Amino acid sequence: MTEQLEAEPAAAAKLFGDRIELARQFTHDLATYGEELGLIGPLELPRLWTRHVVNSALVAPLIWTGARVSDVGSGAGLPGLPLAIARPDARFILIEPMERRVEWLAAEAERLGLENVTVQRARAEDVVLDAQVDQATARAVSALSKLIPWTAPMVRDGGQLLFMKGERVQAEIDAAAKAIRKARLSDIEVLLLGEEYDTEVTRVFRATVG
Ligand SMILES: C[S@@+](CC[C@H](N)C(=O)[O-])C[C@H]1O[C@@H](n2cnc3c(N)ncnc32)[C@H](O)[C@@H]1O
Repeated sequence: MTEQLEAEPAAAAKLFGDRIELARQFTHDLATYGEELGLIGPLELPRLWTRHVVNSALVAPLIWTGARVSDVGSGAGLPGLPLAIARPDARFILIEPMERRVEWLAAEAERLGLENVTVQRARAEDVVLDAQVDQATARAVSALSKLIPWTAPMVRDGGQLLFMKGERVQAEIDAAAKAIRKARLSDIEVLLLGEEYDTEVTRVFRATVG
């Protein structure tokens, strides 16, 4: 199965630095078990590094020093686990409702020895956290019209929502106008991270809402 796995792109070592071995282990584990556990589709192996692991790690420089971060709808652990690997100074709460995925996330965090990760089984709109977080991330989970009301209450004043979005981001912003008006976004920055892929490098563009 792993023979179809994409070769590690040069960007990976840059993003993960001296944590690259953990990123390699995560990618290997995802390639080995991900399809069987329904975490990734059969077409993802040839682009696992670029579209998933490196793409997730692009958010790492945006995580504040020592931040508490909730990753909503982590699924296979994206972006939460690559972020926890790249940023051992920060703490990550992975929020995911599906039992099988929760089990994978907890087992994989343990296999990787990530002491900065906790996993909570919950839907974002129902989750109860010990305290509000500094930043919340989400990738491929839901439209902004839902994500904003789900996550804004989790984040402290002065905190930030970091959502990874595709090309239709402007249409989503327009459709979320009501949710944006209702959320207390004067106190929270919403940063939208879009993706542009070429053969090897994934770039991020930024837009703010609110
Ligand atoms: C398409 S997957 C994306 C997973 C991962 N973030 C990624 O980028 O590969 C969407 C994930 O969101 C989770 N999800 C769906 N509704 C949710 C909710 N209300 N709160 C939290 N997570 C939710 C699903 O169980 C699933 O794991």
